[in-house]
Amino acid sequence: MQSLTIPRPDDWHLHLRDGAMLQTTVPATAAVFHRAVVMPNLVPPVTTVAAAMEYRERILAEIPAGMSFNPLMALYLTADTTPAEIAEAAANEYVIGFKLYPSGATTNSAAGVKSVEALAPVLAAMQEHQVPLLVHGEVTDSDIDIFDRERVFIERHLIPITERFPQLKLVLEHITTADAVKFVENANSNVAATMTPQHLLMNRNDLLVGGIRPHNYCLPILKRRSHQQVLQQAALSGNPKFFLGTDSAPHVQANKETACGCAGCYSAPAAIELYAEFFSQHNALDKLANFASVFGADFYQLPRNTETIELVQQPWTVAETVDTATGPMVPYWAGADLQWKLRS
Ligand SMILES: NC(=O)N[C@@H](CC(=O)O)C(=O)O
Ligand SMILES: [Zn+2]
Ligand SMILES: [Zn+2]
Repeated sequence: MQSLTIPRPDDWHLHLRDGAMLQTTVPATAAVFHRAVVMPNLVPPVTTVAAAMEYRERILAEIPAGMSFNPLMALYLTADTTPAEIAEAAANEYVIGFKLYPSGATTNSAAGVKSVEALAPVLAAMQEHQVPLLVHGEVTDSDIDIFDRERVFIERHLIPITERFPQLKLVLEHITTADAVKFVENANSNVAATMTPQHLLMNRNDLLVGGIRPHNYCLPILKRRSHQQVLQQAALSGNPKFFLGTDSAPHVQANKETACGCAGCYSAPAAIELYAEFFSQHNALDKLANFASVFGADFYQLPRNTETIELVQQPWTVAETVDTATGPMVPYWAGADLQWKLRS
């Protein structure tokens, strides 16, 4: 049997949710990843260091015995975030940065930012304290087509931010377009991007052809194939600015399969195997280790993991559903095959 050993990976962007859902999401991610950047889009959002530390304790309580897992918390940036909160976050090793959600852009973003320009004093504090800015990069103007929202956000907001704050560490999360790849490639070394399995493995045909597939619906929405191909080339290039962030985003089946379904793919149960599938499809499994386990740690100036995981070439099928305390969930890639499996 073919096998591949890589350093233990980290997930630099995901959603664990809260309450009983943590009983499902925390073990699934901790089984593979050593660290994970936990998104703060709860209701109410996690806006302070104190709230993040309480949330972190609730996560730690669900780690199965014998597993080591280090959740790194992202705080939710709002119009009320103060430079003092930034300084407190900078001093806390379990806070990774602040997350910018344009108001209304995605799940639980109502409390997000309405004016990016008004953030200037806070961004200046983040640059000064070397606190990273994590970005959901989409405008929300009703006159901007959903497929153009990432590109327009880059033009209107990200290019000016990087020009004004060149020392600010900035991660454009879950990139979906050739425009995002170009922006990150052209920016200085303080700018990086995370990439999800679905945006590497799929394009909008997988969402819309032959019937609408709600479990492939996430934000930013899957784009046309030419964008997918540019993302793939960026991941395959070995450029350290592009690294793993699953954006695993659980929603129960009833909230996905409905007239107005939620955005988000729950990829955690097959996360590393989905990326292995992508790299293996391109005969580039040798590129998985850096993408999954090295580039993110280096960008965040955190130690590289010394433990390893082993993947074996052993076809398996992702479960049709995952039971949770709040109802069944359909994982991303449900019922479909993968060629590589984590040896447990
Ligand atoms: N990606 C998604 O489609 N959904 C995420 C939010 C986000 O990351 O934008 C969620 O929290 O459900
Ligand atoms: Zn997002
Ligand atoms: Zn997300």
